[in-house]
Amino acid sequence: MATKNQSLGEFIIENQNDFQYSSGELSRLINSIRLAAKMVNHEVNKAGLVDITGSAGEINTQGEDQQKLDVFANDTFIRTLTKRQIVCGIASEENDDFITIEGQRNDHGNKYVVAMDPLDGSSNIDVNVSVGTIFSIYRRITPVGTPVQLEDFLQPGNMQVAAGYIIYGTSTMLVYTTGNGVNGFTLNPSLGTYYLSHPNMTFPDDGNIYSVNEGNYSHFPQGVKDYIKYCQTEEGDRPYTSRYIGSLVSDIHRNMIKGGIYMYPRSSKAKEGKLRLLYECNPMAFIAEQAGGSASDGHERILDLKPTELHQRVPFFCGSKNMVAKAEEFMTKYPR
Ligand SMILES: O=P(O)(O)OC[C@H]1O[C@](O)(COP(=O)(O)O)[C@@H](O)[C@@H]1O
Ligand SMILES: [Mg+2]
Ligand SMILES: [Mg+2]
Repeated sequence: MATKNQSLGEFIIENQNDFQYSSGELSRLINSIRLAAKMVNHEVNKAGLVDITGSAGEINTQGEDQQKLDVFANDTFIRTLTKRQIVCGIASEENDDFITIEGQRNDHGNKYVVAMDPLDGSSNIDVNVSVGTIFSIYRRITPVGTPVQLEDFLQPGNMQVAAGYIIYGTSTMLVYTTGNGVNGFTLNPSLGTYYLSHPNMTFPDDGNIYSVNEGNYSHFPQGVKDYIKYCQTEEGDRPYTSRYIGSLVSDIHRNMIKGGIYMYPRSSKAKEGKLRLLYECNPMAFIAEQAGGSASDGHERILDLKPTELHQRVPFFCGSKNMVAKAEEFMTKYPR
């Protein structure tokens, strides 16, 4: 039973049966994420000071200008995950190819692969708006003791054993699921400890917030245009309120607490949308569903999609289940 204000460490021990594999493995995984998040939080809080602001001068595989904090967060999470001797491979937004955990005996027993977005909402780093980190964890499917393979990462989202995000906002929170509900822990910066502040987080079935970059409106499919018009129409509990931070983690976190829908549809500019299936959509979809919400690409359940590439993009509709169903209703009126 989740008790408010218990520490993350106590919670993991008390709820060890929630994890389908050994609790020791889960705590080592979560502990490495917890540690890296504290180090990134420390740097995020300095954003605005010269040494941590701006471009790192590199372009990542997605053609994005890597920010210094993207690189710092990427290096920090890779280092802590590697040290714990539990992960055999890492896929990151900031690395072209997946990373095979080297240097340990080839027959190491590491059984997990992690896909991650080390710094989500990069465009908001220098303007003091909340950003995040997103992680998705799978059990490898290739034999333990052999080098990790691409297929270990291209598992459908419904095979995730754990997923979550860290939000670096007015406070720093770690929110995660192992398939038994969603719990949120707030970092007490002076003690350096996370405490259970949001037990059993749930998405209200309905809400009155819609989150989409309306600047792309003219490029959206007709179904999306119709749904946005529906949200803006004066009728019943509408019009809804438009809220868009431009950090996926922050927009979904707010909508999970207040009720709402986040959309990053495909458009004539971005044929498959912008968000990446492995380390943005799958983990946020797992969280959303575990909190009673839902997530689709406008037609199909995100968690049932079979990934084909590490950095593939998919259209994303996520949030209060009745709002996602309504958006899908408009989408399915038109051919895909
Ligand atoms: O500026 P746009 O096109 O609305 O995109 C905003 C979206 O892109 C992202 O910043 C993509 O994530 P990264 O910052 O990790 O690349 C999301 O967090 C956000 O929801
Ligand atoms: Mg992102
Ligand atoms: Mg990112």
